[in-house]
Amino acid sequence: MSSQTLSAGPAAETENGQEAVVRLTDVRRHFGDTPAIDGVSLTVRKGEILGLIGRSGAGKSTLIRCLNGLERPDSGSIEIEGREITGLSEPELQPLRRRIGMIFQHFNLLSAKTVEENVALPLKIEGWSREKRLARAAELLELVGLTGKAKSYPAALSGGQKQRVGIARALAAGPALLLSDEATSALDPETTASILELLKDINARLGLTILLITHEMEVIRTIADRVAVIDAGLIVEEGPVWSVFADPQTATTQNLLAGVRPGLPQTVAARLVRGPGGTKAGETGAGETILGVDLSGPEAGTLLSGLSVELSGGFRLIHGGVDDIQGQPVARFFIGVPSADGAAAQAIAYLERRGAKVEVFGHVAGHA
Ligand SMILES: Nc1ncnc2c1ncn2[C@@H]1O[C@H](COP(=O)(O)OP(=O)(O)OP(=O)(O)O)[C@@H](O)[C@H]1O
Repeated sequence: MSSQTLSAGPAAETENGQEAVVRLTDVRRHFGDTPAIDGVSLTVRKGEILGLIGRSGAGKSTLIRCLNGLERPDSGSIEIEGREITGLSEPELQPLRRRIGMIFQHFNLLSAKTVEENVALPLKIEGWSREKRLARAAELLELVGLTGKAKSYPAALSGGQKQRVGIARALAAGPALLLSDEATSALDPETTASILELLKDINARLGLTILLITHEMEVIRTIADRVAVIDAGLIVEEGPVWSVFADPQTATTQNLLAGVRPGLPQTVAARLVRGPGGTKAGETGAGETILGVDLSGPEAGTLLSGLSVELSGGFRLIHGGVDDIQGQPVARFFIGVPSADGAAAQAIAYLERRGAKVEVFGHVAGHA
């Protein structure tokens, strides 16, 4: 399939040299006292995968509904490919809505129609001939790896296959944006990985812009270029995925990351005593000071080996290591350093010299 057939259509607006497919500026939508969206500004740049993550009730669905014109914001501006949509009438909204292809958690396929008819449906609405529609559907089914399933009905497909049909259908009319609304939330981990791989592949091959709504950081980590974190109707943090993973700035982001970032093991945390330890008479040599260490960038890969050279008395790696996020080494680990003889202070000084962020959790008696 040529990228031409799935091109983004009219040129997106350019501002500061950056092309925006979607731009929200200070968008608000309150329901009575509930500020579902409370002043959101967000840009989806052409060709990127932007992940929008938030807990249940954070405002994701309201934001999607504002984007596709199903909900009108109380105030603020929403531009799609440079066109303001907030004041448009329903008939005026229709063609703009078709610039956004959507995939859903429960696929939303028509069970009485075959796979190819489902995929071709948006083209029927556009007035394409049956012959052209089916040719296009065949092309899209090949793109999503479902050649041979054209005549099947959705009931005969697995969840992953259904979502592939959903993706093909969403791409049929050559949208400017693919909006993925929890599209992998109903799938098992293996199928999730294959669907995310497909989306990443389509993004890379066709330059398709994707806005990915999820509550799972693992999904963001796997395919997004940038991430925006929404909480109580506000974007509380935004940035490249590796940088947000390496140094989350808000408690909301830290909580969302808890499952996918190394943390201090409970067994160690339960035995912690405040302070570095080994400072009182009789305590010397009796325990370990527990440090948490964060560093991202090229230096991260050699931090542990450097520390073992620096500390003649050695140290113990309790948990964590170096991860690769978007090609960036991101180190996060927890170590136990002998509390005696100033070793902890020496370790902290060395790690900070290398640019790492060091947190002293406390000390434990004996080995953690
Ligand atoms: N039509 C409505 N009337 C009243 N309150 C609403 C309405 N729609 C949403 N809300 C409220 O606005 C807030 C944001 O809801 P929203 O559905 O946008 O969150 P969400 O992030 O999509 O959550 P979830 O992941 O559970 O779908 C919630 O407090 C919700 O109860």
